[in-house]
Amino acid sequence: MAEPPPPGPVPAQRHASQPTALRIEAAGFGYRGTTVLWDVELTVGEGRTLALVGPNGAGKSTLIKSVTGLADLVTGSVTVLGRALPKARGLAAYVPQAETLDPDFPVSAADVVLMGRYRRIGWWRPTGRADRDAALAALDRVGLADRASTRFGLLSGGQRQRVLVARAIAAEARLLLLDEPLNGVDATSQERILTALGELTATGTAVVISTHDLAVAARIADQVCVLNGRQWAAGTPGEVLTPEVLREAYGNHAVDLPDGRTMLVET
Ligand SMILES: Nc1ncnc2c1ncn2[C@@H]1O[C@H](COP(=O)(O)OP(=O)(O)OP(=O)(O)O)[C@@H](O)[C@H]1O
Repeated sequence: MAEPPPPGPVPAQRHASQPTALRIEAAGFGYRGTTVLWDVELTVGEGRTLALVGPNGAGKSTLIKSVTGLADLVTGSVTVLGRALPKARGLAAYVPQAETLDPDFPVSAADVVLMGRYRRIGWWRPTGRADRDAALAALDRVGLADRASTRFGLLSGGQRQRVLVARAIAAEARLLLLDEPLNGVDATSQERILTALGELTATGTAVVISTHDLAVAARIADQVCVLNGRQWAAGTPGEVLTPEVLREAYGNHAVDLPDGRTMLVET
């Protein structure tokens, strides 16, 4: 196992005032016993939104995947809705980064959303009226109720991403994990997804979203966590999205503009 990088410049913030949906303590995450992300310390209350930001390879996906069991918790602890990993796997709904669902597979948008119900009802049981209603309501949330019977593969990329968000909504989990759900989606789809997330948090669902878009993080998150191999900073957008923190965490990817702002450059 590699040595951990030195401690970060900004201490983690704890948000313990709300009931806790996700608690990560002294955690290191990785694959097959090798840690790629160190020193994570976060608490997400119910109805709160945490944005994970950081350059390519920072560990954003790894953190999210570890909550679902697709990556490993190597050290420390992760608790979802009061239950610790690995038992907590499956308590959160997950929207993966690059969808592996074959667009040529002959399923409708509603069929894809119904998959979100399987964990509730058991995949071997037939879906019932309540499940179909929940799937349609979730599609409505993302503005695609009228496309329920459209073949998934015939939808645009942004619409497909909205269907996948609807699938996670239909799971009715109290914690939603979204791995860069806005990557490459059109402006309409982006707004629909962000509006749907706002509606969910208003009803107490906690949201963890990774994004490269700092403006989105500033807009929707109560708490932003900057990652780059370890947790560099966590706090309110105002505390964390500062030129100083971004320059520290992003290194050469951060460029200071003459007007005082910091621009991020992906290489
Ligand atoms: N399946 C895997 N096995 C081993 N290492 C992996 C695996 N997936 C990712 N990694 C490594 O873990 C580190 C963190 O990657 P991760 O995908 O979590 O970053 P990220 O912040 O989500 O990046 P991006 O913004 O490019 O998606 C990288 O060094 C990456 O190479």
